[in-house]
Amino acid sequence: MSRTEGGSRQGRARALASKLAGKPLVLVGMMGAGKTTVGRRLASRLGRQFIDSDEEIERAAQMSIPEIFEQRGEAEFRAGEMRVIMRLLKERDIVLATGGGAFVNPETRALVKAEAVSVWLKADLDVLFERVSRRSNRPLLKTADPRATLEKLIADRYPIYGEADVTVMSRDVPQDNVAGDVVGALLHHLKTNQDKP
Ligand SMILES: Nc1ncnc2c1ncn2[C@@H]1O[C@H](COP(=O)(O)OP(=O)(O)O)[C@@H](O)[C@H]1O
Ligand SMILES: O=C(O)C1=C[C@@H](OP(=O)(O)O)[C@@H](O)[C@H](O)C1
Ligand SMILES: [Mg+2]
Repeated sequence: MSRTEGGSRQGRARALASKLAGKPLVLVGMMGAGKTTVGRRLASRLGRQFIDSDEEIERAAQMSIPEIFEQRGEAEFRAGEMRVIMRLLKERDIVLATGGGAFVNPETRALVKAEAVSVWLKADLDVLFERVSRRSNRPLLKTADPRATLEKLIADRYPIYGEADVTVMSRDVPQDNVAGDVVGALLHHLKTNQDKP
């Protein structure tokens, strides 16, 4: 967007930070959508602290996500994930990148909806698969056919992610552009909602 269309990048970030009035900004979406990497850039634009729920869980457990899945199982990971997110949502002025399964949990979703502004970073199967194939740090994809697993997760989860306040496509463009699109989508969303009588 040009300066004349929507102000400078800094101006728009400042406007958004002010409209958010301290509310946490929460990124949801599939593995590989860019929640962690785009989230970090978004936080820096908004002058907010960036927190990744997976990193918080790893730090608390002193184990990596694959180790937690292996040694404690998915159910325990999910319970820890919910506790961590509930705690983090009490913080002000944060950008929180969640793990892909977090928003699928009804209790976590209800809390995010009540306490935060949520963004679904959405990407197509091909894009996601290419990105997640770069690293083998996602235990849910350690299956005989990871692409089919990803496809099934997409089918199950997309209707749920669609409950987020805004949806932004995470295409293979520079991550700063995706961060800029998030700022634009949120400004539009907040303007539309705050202008309602
Ligand atoms: N817009 C983008 N273009 C190209 N690669 C991207 C983009 N966004 C994220 N990636 C890459 O995709 C991979 C997964 O990103 P990550 O932020 O870990 O996703 P998530 O936290 O949603 O699982 C990383 O290698 C990251 O650099
Ligand atoms: O989709 C999921 O259920 C998961 C996504 C991962 O986070 P990212 O979405 O950041 O990859 C991580 O929490 C764990 O491997 C489970
Ligand atoms: Mg992540």
